[in-house]
Amino acid sequence: MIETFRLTKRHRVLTAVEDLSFTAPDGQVTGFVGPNGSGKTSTMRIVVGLDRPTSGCATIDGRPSREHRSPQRVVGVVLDARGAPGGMTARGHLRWLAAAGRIPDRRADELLEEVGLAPAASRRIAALSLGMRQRLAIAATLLGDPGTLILDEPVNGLDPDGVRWVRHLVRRLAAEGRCVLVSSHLMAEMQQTADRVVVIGAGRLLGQFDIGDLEHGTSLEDAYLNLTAGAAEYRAAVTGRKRR
Ligand SMILES: Nc1ncnc2c1ncn2[C@@H]1O[C@H](COP(=O)(O)OP(=O)(O)OP(=O)(O)O)[C@@H](O)[C@H]1O
Repeated sequence: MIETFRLTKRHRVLTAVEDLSFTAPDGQVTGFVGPNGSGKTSTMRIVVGLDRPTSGCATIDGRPSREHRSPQRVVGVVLDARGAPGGMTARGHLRWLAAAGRIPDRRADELLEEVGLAPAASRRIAALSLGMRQRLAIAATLLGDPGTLILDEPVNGLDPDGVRWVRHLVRRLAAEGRCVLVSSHLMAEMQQTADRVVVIGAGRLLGQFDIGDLEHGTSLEDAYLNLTAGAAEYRAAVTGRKRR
């Protein structure tokens, strides 16, 4: 389970996250949504221990991420699928990560098969498409068989087949009892994927609710746009002339 309590992150004059408390339970997919620049990635970075909060705290299974002894076995994270080293092969990269976590090589090969990358295992990462890199990044998160998954916009750049694959994968991972926190800007997709949603705007919590609690006839997109109406840093005016 992921919990944040009064989490705040300031960068000099800018406050990226402010007084944010939310829960992402085990056995569920929790959608993490908010306008561009609302603090989703900043929050995820703190949860996995890549950044320190200015105040407040974030825990995974009751402890800050840095206090877990074998982090790879506790949490898997995809923050930027383009971050993998382009000169390595897909298999080499996964095996290298496995070795770092004292995980057997065969787990890397199993995961290449599971994410559909076995035919591309010997290709250099630089030569993989964005969708293939997303699959590789997801394979890397699963190496240590962690109980918590944090995926920042995992369907970004994926074709419809890839989007459906991610949806089924995260649903299965949650059904196995894992805590899955997924950010996305695609509300229709999130409505199909998530059990519950945490909505933030300008670093603050705007709402958290179960998808099943949406009023009949209200889409997640409607609820999201209502909640974030005053919190979007950028929202284009609705333009276009009526035809005479
Ligand atoms: N290292 C940093 N230094 C200064 N400001 C930062 C830093 N990291 C993030 N920010 C700022 O914090 C705010 C929140 O950014 P963040 O990337 O967390 O938002 P986000 O919700 O993930 O956005 P998006 O949906 O566009 O990916 C933004 O205004 C961003 O410019």
